Amino acid sequence: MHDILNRPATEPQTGSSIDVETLDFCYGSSQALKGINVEIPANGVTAFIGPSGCGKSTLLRCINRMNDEIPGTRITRGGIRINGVDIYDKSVDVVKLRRDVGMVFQKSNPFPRSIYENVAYGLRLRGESNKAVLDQAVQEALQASALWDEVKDRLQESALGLSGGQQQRLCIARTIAVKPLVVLMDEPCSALDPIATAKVEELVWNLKEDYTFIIVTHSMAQASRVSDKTAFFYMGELVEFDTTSKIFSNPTHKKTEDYISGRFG
Ligand SMILES: Nc1ncnc2c1ncn2[C@@H]1O[C@H](COP(=O)(O)OP(=O)(O)OP(=O)(O)O)[C@@H](O)[C@H]1O
Repeated sequence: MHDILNRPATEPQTGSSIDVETLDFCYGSSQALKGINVEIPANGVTAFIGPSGCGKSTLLRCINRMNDEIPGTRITRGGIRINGVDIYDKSVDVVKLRRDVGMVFQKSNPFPRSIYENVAYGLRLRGESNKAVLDQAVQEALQASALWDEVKDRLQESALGLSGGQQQRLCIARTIAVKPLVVLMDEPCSALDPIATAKVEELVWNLKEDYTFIIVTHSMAQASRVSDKTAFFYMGELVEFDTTSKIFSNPTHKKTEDYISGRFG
């Protein structure tokens, strides 16, 4: 079992707190994040909101080091700790980190394989080949993702035959099958209709006892429905971070108020 993030020995696993400390991040010479300081608590949902280009996705991708894949990017100051572990320390195995910090993308991206194999994928990659173990893990992940009843009789059919909303829930099942501690979601519902969106939001809500979720969203309604905490970003800076109820009812900063009331962005 992977333990780079001080994974608790108990079952069920619980999520992890994330400390972003005075983080500056650049794409080449262009600075996209400026002095970000935020402590994201374990086991709950935090929403990242803000106008296009303010740095939400960049920060999200820093949390599982996805930005490492983009040439010319670098952190010029500060860092990120998950459960107290500096995730940019050179001893950290990035592949293992991304297992503990899973990601769900804007556009669902199931592999062109069966529903079963999509969910079993990460476990197989980890070397699991026992059919009973895989069967159980696949069932549990699909149940947790509220998809089991819809697919239990067609597990061997192609995942590409599912609807868009089902595919997105399948991607969530694939992510949680390997029992990550943190789940990063980058506008996971932007391609979904309201019913599929409600299902994804409900499953996030139901899973938040076990995982730490961060969701980037352009929907103020979604942020207020699904998150416990909200971070508002503007031009690469974190303007305000607070409980979602406070941000949406009585924000401290005028910029936050202007944004949530639709005056810009
Ligand atoms: N791969 C990249 N190379 C260079 N600059 C980038 C890259 N990705 C993002 N940027 C720049 O970094 C800044 C922050 O972008 P980011 O995608 O993090 O914003 P965002 O708040 O997630 O925006 P959106 O809501 O439109 O997705 C922007 O100025 C953007 O142009």
